Amino acid sequence: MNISLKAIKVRNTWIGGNEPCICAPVVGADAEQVLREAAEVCRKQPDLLEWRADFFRAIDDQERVLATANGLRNIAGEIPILFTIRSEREGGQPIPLNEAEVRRLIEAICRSGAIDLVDYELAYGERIADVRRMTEECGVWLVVSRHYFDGTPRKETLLADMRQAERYGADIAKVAVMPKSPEDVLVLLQATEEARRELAIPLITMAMGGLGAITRLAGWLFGSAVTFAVGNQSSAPGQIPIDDVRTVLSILQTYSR
Ligand SMILES: O=C1C[C@@](O)(C(=O)O)C[C@@H](O)[C@@H]1O
Repeated sequence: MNISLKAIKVRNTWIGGNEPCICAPVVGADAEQVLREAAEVCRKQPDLLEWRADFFRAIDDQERVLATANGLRNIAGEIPILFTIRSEREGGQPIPLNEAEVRRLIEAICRSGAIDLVDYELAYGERIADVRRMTEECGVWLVVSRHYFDGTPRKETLLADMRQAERYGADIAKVAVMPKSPEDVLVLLQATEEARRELAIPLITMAMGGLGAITRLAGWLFGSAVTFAVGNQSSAPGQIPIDDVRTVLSILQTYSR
């Protein structure tokens, strides 16, 4: 199957096409840190920028979040911005917002026009439908994600998660696992490969930690459209600096065609 059939174009960036994308997270605790980090990260020219807003101390101050998102937009230029509030239950920072408040903030940020994609967790279940409708209205792409920070479920569970994300209308399905053995890494890669053949949307998958490094470097050969790499600060265990990821990707791209 030609994987470019399911590619999506976000600003000028194709996700899920023939080239893997690199996404660099920004995890600053206040506006100054976020913008400083973003400026440094953008110098390394990632394909995507992720703002992990759960690290932002003033996340309960909508005005400040929106102002910071606008600042990010100016710095990022045409680099697409992914807005993520990772829940504590899936490895994010503790935040003073409940689920409904998270949803309201996501809606405000989508309506602001400052961001291009938003991450929403599969575990929110039926509420995803509302977020899907709202993001569609705003022209924001929806990433539906599931993170297993304590281990790796069976391949069938990972496949079911990605299918479910697609059923909820996700533009991209994302799963992350924490491998405890090389076999777990193979489970993640195998699930990715099978989902790539079965699903009609781009996928983002990774195994975290040192054992999972191979998935951050070679996951795209199995169907993962995006790899998260460190521009300035890491947002999850096992992320590799952008320059190193780029070197390996270019070697693999040269020899694996
Ligand atoms: O979902 C992901 C993937 C990630 O957890 C990783 O392991 O690279 C990093 C997060 O910032 C991002 O939201």
